[in-house]
Amino acid sequence: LKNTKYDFVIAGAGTAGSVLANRLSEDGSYRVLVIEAGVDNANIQNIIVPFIGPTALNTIVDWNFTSSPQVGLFNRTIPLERGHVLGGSSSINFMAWNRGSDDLWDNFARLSNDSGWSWSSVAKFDLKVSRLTPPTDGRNTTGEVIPSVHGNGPVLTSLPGYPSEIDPLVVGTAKSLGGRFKYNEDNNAGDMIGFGHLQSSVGNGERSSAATAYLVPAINRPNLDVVINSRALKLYASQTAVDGVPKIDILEVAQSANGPRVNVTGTKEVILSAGVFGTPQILLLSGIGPKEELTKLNIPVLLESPDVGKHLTDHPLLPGYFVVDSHNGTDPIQRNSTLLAELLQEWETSRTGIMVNPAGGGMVAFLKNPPDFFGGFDPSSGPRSGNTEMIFGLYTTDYDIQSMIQVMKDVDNFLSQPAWNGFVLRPLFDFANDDEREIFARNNSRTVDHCIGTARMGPGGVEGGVVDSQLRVKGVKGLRVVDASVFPQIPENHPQAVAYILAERASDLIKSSH
Ligand SMILES: Cc1cc2nc3c(=O)[nH]c(=O)nc-3n(C[C@H](O)[C@H](O)[C@H](O)COP(=O)(O)OP(=O)(O)OC[C@H]3O[C@@H](n4cnc5c(N)ncnc54)[C@H](O)[C@@H]3O)c2cc1C
Repeated sequence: LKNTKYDFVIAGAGTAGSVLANRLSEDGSYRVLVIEAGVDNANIQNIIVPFIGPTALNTIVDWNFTSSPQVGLFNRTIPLERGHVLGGSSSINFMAWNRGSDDLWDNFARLSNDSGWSWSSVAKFDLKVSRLTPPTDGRNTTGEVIPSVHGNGPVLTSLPGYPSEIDPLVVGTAKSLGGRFKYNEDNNAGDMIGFGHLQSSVGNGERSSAATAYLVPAINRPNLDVVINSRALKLYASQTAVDGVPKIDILEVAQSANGPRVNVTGTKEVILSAGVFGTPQILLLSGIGPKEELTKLNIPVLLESPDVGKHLTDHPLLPGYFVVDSHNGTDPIQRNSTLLAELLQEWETSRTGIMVNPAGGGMVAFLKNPPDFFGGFDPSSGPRSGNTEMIFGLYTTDYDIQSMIQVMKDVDNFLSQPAWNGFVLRPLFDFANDDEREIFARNNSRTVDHCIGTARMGPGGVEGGVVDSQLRVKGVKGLRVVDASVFPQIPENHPQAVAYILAERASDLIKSSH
């Protein structure tokens, strides 16, 4: 390290941390240090090539966590991936791109009691984040996306560059069914509901991440230092508290468990962007958290903040399986290394072919439960609890398990429409009733790695959330959290764009307060 004193010290060069690193260093007036636990993102093939992205999981670029046993999943544990690399989870995720509905942001505003989070206020930050680029096959995409609603930011997004044979079947079925299953020309235009073409953080056939879009372009600035393979461990206040309020300005950093500790100072602010597991861990190690849990761990309490590490929430993921009459699926690629090598060669030479697509497919749907669903139960009345043991509470409310059963029936209904005759031959599993569906869901679900909420924002004192609506940690000075852990509610969509937009607004908030 050249220096140990900076204006801003950021823990975590992930999705949000990379945005901050760029924006806070862009006009040259602040000195910025970023501490990243993971490795360099450069030249890692399965990060760059969209189709083989999933093969990066469980390697050095993934924290490779495992959850605690989940009661609603018959006490199974589930894998939890998180990026351990520059760009964080944006470097290893499945690249689906949704900025969230207007309602999502208006809800953030309502829950934080701050109209600055409403869609009309954050729309300008959305435009600063991403830019729609043409798919690599150069086709005419009229009717598949609405270019005029997209912005001019550094993250490149695109429709799949290698359309699949089922895309027209999905579109045709959605158009003929309508209603809950309607076709949505662009789910990044404010209303997410319906079936549409998937947009991904892919440009020119390569993954576009927070590292490639925000961090690498800024890395040569003389006022920005980025340190990799180094963990942020603990926060301190260098001076005694003024009026009982500690001012956090020191971050303790180490490169190995027993190696030397280095203290770095953020004279203006220390910002935690270590993600939904890293951020609460640093807070707890620093004595900021629920009193009884800190006491149990023999950690002296610096600040009692009951919500730290709580409210861990994620989306459940349940694969559905069907027998189809087609030879164009992706299974042969997974089984045949010669074919994979040929396709990778095509990608190397021309950035075309199926390797330009994320492995997840080309279409996406967001459905509302039907009006008569489950007696119209109010989802907000169910508990959404989590805690420091990585418990999500998946399927611990009737509402949640009934929703998954409804989705399973919706999929069956969709695929039994005439467009699929002769293509879908039968479901792989036949369920006689909802009890069998429920058992299947509990046995086979995991989460989608969309976790949020462990340092959530909210109004009022520390009982109303860990951070205020400006993302400042309540009860101390000099400390903010900027990452997905502050989301007050789980977005209804894939959340990476929400994290980017949040970080763009946070950069403005931080600059305007110094
Ligand atoms: C496998 C996977 C698939 C996903 N698919 C999608 C998708 O298709 N679409 C979508 O929108 N979202 C997806 N997501 C979710 C999305 O990527 C995340 O919600 C988002 O990137 C979170 O951003 P963040 O800034 O909160 O955290 P991260 O991007 O995870 O950044 C946290 C950073 O902090 C670092 N860190 C942690 N602890 C420390 C420490 N103590 N010291 C220093 N550094 C530390 C980490 O190494 C990491 O770089 C997926 C996530 C995963 C893991």
